[in-house]
Amino acid sequence: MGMKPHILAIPYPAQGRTSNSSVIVDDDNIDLVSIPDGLEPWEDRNDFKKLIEAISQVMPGKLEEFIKKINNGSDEDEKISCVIADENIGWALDVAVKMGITRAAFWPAAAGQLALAFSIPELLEDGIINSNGTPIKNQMIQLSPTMPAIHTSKLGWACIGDLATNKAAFEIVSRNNASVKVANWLICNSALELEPAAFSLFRNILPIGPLLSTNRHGKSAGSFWEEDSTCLEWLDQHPPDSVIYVAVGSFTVFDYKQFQELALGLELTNRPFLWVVRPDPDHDHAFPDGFRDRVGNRGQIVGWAPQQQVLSHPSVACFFSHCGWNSTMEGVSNGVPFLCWPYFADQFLNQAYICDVWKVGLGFSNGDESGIIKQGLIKDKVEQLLGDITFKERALDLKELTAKSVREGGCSYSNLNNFVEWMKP
Ligand SMILES: O=c1ccn([C@@H]2O[C@H](COP(=O)(O)OP(=O)(O)O[C@H]3O[C@H](CO)[C@@H](O)[C@H](O)[C@H]3O)[C@@H](O)[C@H]2O)c(=O)[nH]1
Repeated sequence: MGMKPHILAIPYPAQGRTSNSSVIVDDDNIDLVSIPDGLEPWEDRNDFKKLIEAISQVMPGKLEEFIKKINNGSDEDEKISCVIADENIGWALDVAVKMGITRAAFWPAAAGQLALAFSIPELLEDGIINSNGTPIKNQMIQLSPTMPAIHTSKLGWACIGDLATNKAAFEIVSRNNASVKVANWLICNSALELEPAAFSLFRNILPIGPLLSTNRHGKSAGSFWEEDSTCLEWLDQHPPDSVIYVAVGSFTVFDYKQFQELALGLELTNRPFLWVVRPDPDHDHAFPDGFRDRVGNRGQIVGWAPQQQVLSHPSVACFFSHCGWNSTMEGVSNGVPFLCWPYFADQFLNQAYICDVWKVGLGFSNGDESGIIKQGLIKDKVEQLLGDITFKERALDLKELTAKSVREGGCSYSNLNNFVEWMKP
């Protein structure tokens, strides 16, 4: 009998990434261990520069120690035989090489986003960005005619925070470009049907997605926050295609004024809404005066929703989303049209896929002179999206296309199976 592989899967230490990490193996066979990310528990993990620097300084050494501890002295079949690491932590692949372990990189976002990262040498050569990754040309760019066009200011690493944060992000992206070359496999949580142009530009990126909990062999590995499932019963009380689901992921931070406008905008729509408002000790989420009383049972507010169950619920009409890639894949897989509210990094490209390429959603332009998107505009966009049946029709077509890819005979299905076969020693 062949030996069982012992795989070490290392997600990026953030919510969106951990949600994919237990998909490939049976949960009974998973041990969850943690490696320090270099920050103390009370330090601010929303300080991106600090987080990414701490991670790349502290985690490689800790990972090496951890692997040594397991591999020295274990029985042969206990030894780690393969490392799967998030592409964003390319150093983990370097550690695997150093220790003679086979390795795969997992890209949790759009292949188009990775294609942009892989195009850094050309972007530098064409004088579109400088050596800090800062855009020096003010223009739209498009890697190929069927890929989404994005503005240079919205290149993933160039819209994370202040200049120093963006520079730190750019350095890491560039370093990852080098590290990923040592990966034996580069798998991506997307489908060929969703991004044919990106996958044909970089054929080493293999789509295995969308990875969803409904396709999982076991149960979810869990999230950082506790899910409030009472909202499913609340959804049951509403007619099909009636509820606006609002969730902006694990990083988005709203400014006070924008939060208030969003609340008033939802109130103005006169439609039922389910709104995820994460409890955040650092930011004040004051609702407008009298808001909770006025909306009453029409507005359900939860700290963290079972999002995939929510999106598959028939009463959900549209998804007001920050366009994180997992949310994007979950909305697409459930045939739900989007209202796009991107916040940073790859979310602008994801919005461009949703609005311009797949045409299953609408975005907002930049808001008023202070950048605030007003309540009236929020209401108008909801009406525009839900008033035009073609958004829903295209969303349902896209759902079917993606579902085919993860079914037997589909492209993602066979890539995933080949990958699993490869991991077996
Ligand atoms: O109430 C909620 C809200 C969200 N989720 C889940 O949380 C995940 C959120 O993931 P995602 O939509 O990707 O957002 P982020 O957590 O913000 O993701 C980070 O990682 C993504 C993948 O790399 C990037 O695309 C994003 O820009 C980045 O912010 C999804 O699986 C959701 O189902 C819940 O379960 N309940």
